Amino acid sequence: MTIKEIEKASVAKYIRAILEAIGEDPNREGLQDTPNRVANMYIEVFAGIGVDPKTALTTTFDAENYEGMIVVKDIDYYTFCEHHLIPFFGKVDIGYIPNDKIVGLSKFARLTEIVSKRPQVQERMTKQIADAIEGVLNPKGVIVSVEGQHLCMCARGVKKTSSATVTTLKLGIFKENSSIVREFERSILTK
Ligand SMILES: Nc1nc2c(ncn2[C@@H]2O[C@H](COP(=O)(O)OP(=O)(O)OP(=O)(O)O)[C@@H](O)[C@H]2O)c(=O)[nH]1
Ligand SMILES: [Zn+2]
Repeated sequence: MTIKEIEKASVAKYIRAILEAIGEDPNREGLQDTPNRVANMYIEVFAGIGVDPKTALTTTFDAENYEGMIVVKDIDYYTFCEHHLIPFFGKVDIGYIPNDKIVGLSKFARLTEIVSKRPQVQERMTKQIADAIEGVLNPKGVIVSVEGQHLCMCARGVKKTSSATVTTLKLGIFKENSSIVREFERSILTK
């Protein structure tokens, strides 16, 4: 068996045990394949565990003296709240002002995939995105804003179905210059 197959068999075994523990019959027809299905899903949705977010930002290009802001917005993500292991999801907006390097636009979606495919809290996910961009591109500044709807607050617990959480992290020039932050805000509001 490969490591993946061993991991999958182990997850399936424990999912079966959970089904028994909650009073279900894991042998009934509808549940027979559920442990394997959930194991396959976990391998997929937790594929980012142990992956360095910076590896998403491999191909960089010369900024060619471009001094403006670059905003990539509305990157959707689905991740798992690490407290309850149920999803939270929403959009990521990223803005940065380069020094000498830029990166391919699709790489921000790849970066978002890596940090969201692991048990998360929204604050850490926001910081992991900003830190990876700062670490690879050394830009003049970077700002990351994440909006999230947490099923642990909607489907259970406090049951606030319409509440959303916004986390925003500013690094470099965005910390010092509020007019640049306003330019980012205008960009993400423009449809
Ligand atoms: N800061 C932060 N909190 C989160 C995030 N996702 C879930 N939480 C919170 O994590 C907390 C866990 O609180 P606990 O008191 O340990 O767990 P609980 O008894 O299930 O809490 P309730 O959700 O209030 O019922 C809850 O307040 C959740 O709303 C996140 O991304 N960031
Ligand atoms: Zn939660």
